[in-house]
Amino acid sequence: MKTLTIRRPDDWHLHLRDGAVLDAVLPHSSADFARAIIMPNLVPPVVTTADALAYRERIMAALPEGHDFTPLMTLYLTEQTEPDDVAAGVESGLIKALKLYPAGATTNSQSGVRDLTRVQPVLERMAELGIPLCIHGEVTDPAIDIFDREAAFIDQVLEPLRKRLPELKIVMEHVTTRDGVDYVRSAERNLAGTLTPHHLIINRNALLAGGIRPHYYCLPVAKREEHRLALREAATSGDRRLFLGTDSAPHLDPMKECACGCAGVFNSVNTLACVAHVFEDEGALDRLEAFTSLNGPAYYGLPANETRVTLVRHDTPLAYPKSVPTAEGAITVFDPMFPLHWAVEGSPVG
Ligand SMILES: NC(=O)N[C@@H](CC(=O)O)C(=O)O
Ligand SMILES: [Zn+2]
Ligand SMILES: [Zn+2]
Repeated sequence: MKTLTIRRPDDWHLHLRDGAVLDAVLPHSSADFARAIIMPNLVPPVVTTADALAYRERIMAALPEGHDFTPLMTLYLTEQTEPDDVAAGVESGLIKALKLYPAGATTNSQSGVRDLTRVQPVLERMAELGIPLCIHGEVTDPAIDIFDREAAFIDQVLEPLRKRLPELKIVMEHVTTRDGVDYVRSAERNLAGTLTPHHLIINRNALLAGGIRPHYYCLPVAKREEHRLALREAATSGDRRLFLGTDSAPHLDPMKECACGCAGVFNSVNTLACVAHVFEDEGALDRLEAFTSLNGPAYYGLPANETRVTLVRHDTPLAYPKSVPTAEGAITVFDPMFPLHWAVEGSPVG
């Protein structure tokens, strides 16, 4: 049996939601991850430091006994965000990033930013504070094809923003294209990118060929195979600018299996198994730790975790749950469409 011991991973992009869904999904993240950047796109969103403090308390209250997990809180950037509130949140140690959702780009982004010039004072203050801006990098212009929205965002928004404010630290979240990873890797400083397990595994055929499969629908939408291959090469390269952000984004099944299904893939149940599989396929298991446990903290200016986990490759495929029950209904788990052999030592599936 093959094993691999690495520093305990962190998740640099996670949706935990609230209430019954939070209760059901949090244990899957806190079992395997030491820390996670918690996305603020609740309804209503987490916009002030006081909102983030209250949300952090709800997360800690939902944490299973014995799990050691630190939520790294973020604020949802709006055109009303007060620079002083951001500074207070950052200086208290609570707020680790702000999140930019272009209004209308994705799930619960209605309160997002329409005009970036309106948030310039906040961005300048963030640059002074050294706190990252996490970005959902897609333009919302209906004239731009949905498969081109990430690449268009780089040209139309990200590059001009970085020129205007080179001191601002940016994370381009859930990069899904060759253009995206090339762009991140061309930056000398103040730019990094997260990659999801699912975008390393599926291309757009998974959601559209042979029937429409809503559980593979997320934003940014999965792209052509050439992009998936570029993401895998980049993730497994060890490049310090790239790290794991699962973008695990649970929605109750009826919200996905309907005429206008929500965007989001729920993967926290099998993230490490999927990612270990990808790295093994690419002959890059020696670079897994950089991706899951080292590059992220280094970029965020945090220490890497001191504790370790051992990943075990079992000879027979493991039975990961197909869905997770919540008090409000079931949530389907990401199916990578291949058998999973890896598990964290000591986990229930191992
Ligand atoms: N990724 C998604 O498809 N959905 C996310 C929002 C996001 O990260 O864009 C969600 O909150 O459901
Ligand atoms: Zn997003
Ligand atoms: Zn997300």
